[in-house]
Amino acid sequence: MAARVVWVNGPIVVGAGPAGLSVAACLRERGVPSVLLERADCIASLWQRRTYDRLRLHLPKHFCELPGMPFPDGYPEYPDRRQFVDYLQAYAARAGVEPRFNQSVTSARYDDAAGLWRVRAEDVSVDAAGDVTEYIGRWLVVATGENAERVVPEIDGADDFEGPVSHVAEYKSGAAYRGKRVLVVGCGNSGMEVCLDLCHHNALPAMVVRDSKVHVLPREMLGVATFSVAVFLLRFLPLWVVDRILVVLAWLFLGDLAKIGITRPSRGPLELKNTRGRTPVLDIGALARIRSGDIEVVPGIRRLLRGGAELVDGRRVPADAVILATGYQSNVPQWLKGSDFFTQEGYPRVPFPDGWKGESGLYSVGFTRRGLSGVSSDAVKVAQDIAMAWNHQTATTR
Ligand SMILES: Cc1cc2nc3c(=O)[nH]c(=O)nc-3n(C[C@H](O)[C@H](O)[C@H](O)COP(=O)(O)OP(=O)(O)OC[C@H]3O[C@@H](n4cnc5c(N)ncnc54)[C@H](O)[C@@H]3O)c2cc1C
Ligand SMILES: NC(=O)C1=CN([C@@H]2O[C@H](COP(=O)(O)OP(=O)(O)OC[C@H]3O[C@@H](n4cnc5c(N)ncnc54)[C@H](OP(=O)(O)O)[C@@H]3O)[C@@H](O)[C@H]2O)C=CC1
Ligand SMILES: O=C(O)C(=O)Cc1c[nH]c2ccccc12
Repeated sequence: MAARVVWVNGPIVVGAGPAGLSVAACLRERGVPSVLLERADCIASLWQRRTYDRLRLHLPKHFCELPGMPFPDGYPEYPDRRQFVDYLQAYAARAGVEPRFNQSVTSARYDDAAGLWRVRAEDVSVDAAGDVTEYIGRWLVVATGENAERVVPEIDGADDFEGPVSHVAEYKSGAAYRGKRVLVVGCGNSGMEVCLDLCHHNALPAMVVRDSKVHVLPREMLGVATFSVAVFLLRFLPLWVVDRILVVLAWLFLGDLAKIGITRPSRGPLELKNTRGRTPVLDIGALARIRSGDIEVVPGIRRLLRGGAELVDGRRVPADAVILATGYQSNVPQWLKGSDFFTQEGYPRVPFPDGWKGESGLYSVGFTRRGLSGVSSDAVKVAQDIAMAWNHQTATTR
């Protein structure tokens, strides 16, 4: 079927999460129109569709604000998922940003001859499924995020296992697991928080920690956010020193975690976050539940069996359900063609803080491995840069 063609007077932005919304808002503030394409049928689909009921931001709110709009008065220090979504909806409405929903971008390439980006999107709504639109414009902003697709490892014996196997992106609450033995694979923030939520609902979680290592930091120390302490120290000290301090503080506040099966990597927590995107766990209570025995820590899975799993140490554990808290990945390499600006892993090749601008009108927002504050700083830079070019172009073509 021939694609419908739409000329875009301004940038084409792919993804209407916090990154896409903030760049569109910053552009609009500078008088630049844009078209925002979103595969889901709502804004911030990660936050609305792929997160659990009990989720809260885990950094203090002022690190999570989008450009130009503070959180409403009265929001708690760590807003919950609903409050964050309400904020994003108010943000989009205030800026007059109206994404085109159900538009899943399947390819984008730069047409050298025309000097333009050609972005193809498939309509994934039930009524129009399959309709293809080609958006053509001078600038392309990639805002599909670091968490676009679930990582789903293949586990031997998965077909033999009789219970449900799901990814944490489908998890809403532990209510569905009351009294059940649940194997949670992965010990990042998702794995830890899901185990804690399962405890709250009287389920029986076991957390699979394979041989990898993870940093666990307290979310707060004596009422002060650990993240705020780190940001403050970074004003005076090099990162590796701050990392050392964090590890010592974590040891003082959380004790020796090796005893409960969790070992620290040799590289520091901020270094690993910035270079590898491995977010340290900010503990909100899972450790205490591990210590009390409510959450069991088990080593890697060798294979799944009918009613449970065989672990790498040969032990067998019974399980009624498996939840994969095995993380997420970028999907940019699947659809951005003919550009080597992004690596095979779907991150800008140029490291922070310079990864926001590519060649030929290509931009990225939200791939800094620095959470929502990285999103905001990218969005402002990208909007400023495009606005300059856009104003220049409109002035010369007038
Ligand atoms: C559970 C969880 C909790 C988090 N908590 C925090 C926190 O407390 N603080 C913090 O700073 N960061 C946090 N983060 C980091 C997170 O990356 C940011 O909060 C934020 O969502 C990033 O915004 P984004 O717009 O870059 O990506 P996303 O929010 O993922 O938005 C990207 C959008 O692009 C769309 N999309 C993807 N591919 C396509 C395509 N091919 N075509 C069209 N649309 C597409 C998606 O549907 C999605 O709506 C958290 C992440 C997770 C997973
Ligand atoms: N409250 C909040 O704000 C929350 C924030 N988040 C954020 O969301 C993002 C994603 O977090 P999360 O979903 O935890 O993902 P992560 O990528 O942080 O963690 C994935 C975990 O799964 C493990 N894993 C991956 N593959 C396998 C496998 N085949 N077998 C066993 N273990 C495996 C990883 O181990 P290995 O290291 O060996 O690969 C790691 O422990 C992070 O930025 C996080 O901070 C998440 C939840 C709550
Ligand atoms: O929750 C996330 O995924 C984030 O990216 C937030 C974040 C940005 N920088 C950090 C450093 C330590 C812990 C969390 C974060």
